[in-house]
Amino acid sequence: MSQSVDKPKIRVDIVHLAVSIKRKKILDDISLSFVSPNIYGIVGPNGTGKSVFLKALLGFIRLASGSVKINDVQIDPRRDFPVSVGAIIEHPGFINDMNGHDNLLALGQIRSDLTDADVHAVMVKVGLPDDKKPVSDYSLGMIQRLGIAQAIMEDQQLIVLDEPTNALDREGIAFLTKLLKELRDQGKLVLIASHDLLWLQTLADQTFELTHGQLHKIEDVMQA
Ligand SMILES: Nc1ncnc2c1ncn2[C@@H]1O[C@H](COP(=O)(O)OP(=O)(O)OP(=O)(O)O)[C@@H](O)[C@H]1O
Repeated sequence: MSQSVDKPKIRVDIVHLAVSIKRKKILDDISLSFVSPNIYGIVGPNGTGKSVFLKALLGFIRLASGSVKINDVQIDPRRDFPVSVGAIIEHPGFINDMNGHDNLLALGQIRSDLTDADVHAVMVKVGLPDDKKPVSDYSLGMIQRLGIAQAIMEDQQLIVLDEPTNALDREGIAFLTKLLKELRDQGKLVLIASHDLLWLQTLADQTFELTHGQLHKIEDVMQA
């Protein structure tokens, strides 16, 4: 576990979480806590429920039973999150006719007073040209980078990423790995679902495998 900050500032407490979709049990009695500053990885084959788990944590899916608290506040989709959250769940959605900069600015001004200079800085940070090109002309990897920019541009404290390496090339994955470690070292809590255990083991402080509706700790053989 990372030791850079003594006291956790962000925590997610999951107690007896269960989710069923169309009568099929997807998550079954999961209890665990995630605390900052750490990166947690969730790995598992296609269709095991990684995305459902992340959505349940953020209140996007109705729980069959159990609870999720972020910093001791029960998640409620009708209320603001108790901490700022940056998330990529499924495909990042942007307005196709607008360029990347204007998309981020529009989203950033919903919750905060993000400036052009802030947006420029985050575009540079994620390796995107800050130009007039509309998002409709972006490659999939560029859209993924723009999604990552959106998830970090407001200094979000809890970062939740579903398959963030999708469509990224080798250089993009290396950049993302470095970025996520930096965010962790700044004291943030990062949760990542990925099918790529080898990649998760290069950056996660703790990795879990989701099988049969439950999360099992994978002991990090690289640190053993
Ligand atoms: N809206 C939905 N309607 C019906 N079934 C759903 C829905 N969302 C998820 N499921 C089902 O829940 C299960 C878990 O899906 P989920 O997307 O969480 O898997 P995953 O582990 O993220 O998979 P992948 O690696 O392919 O993204 C799957 O069987 C899926 O078909």
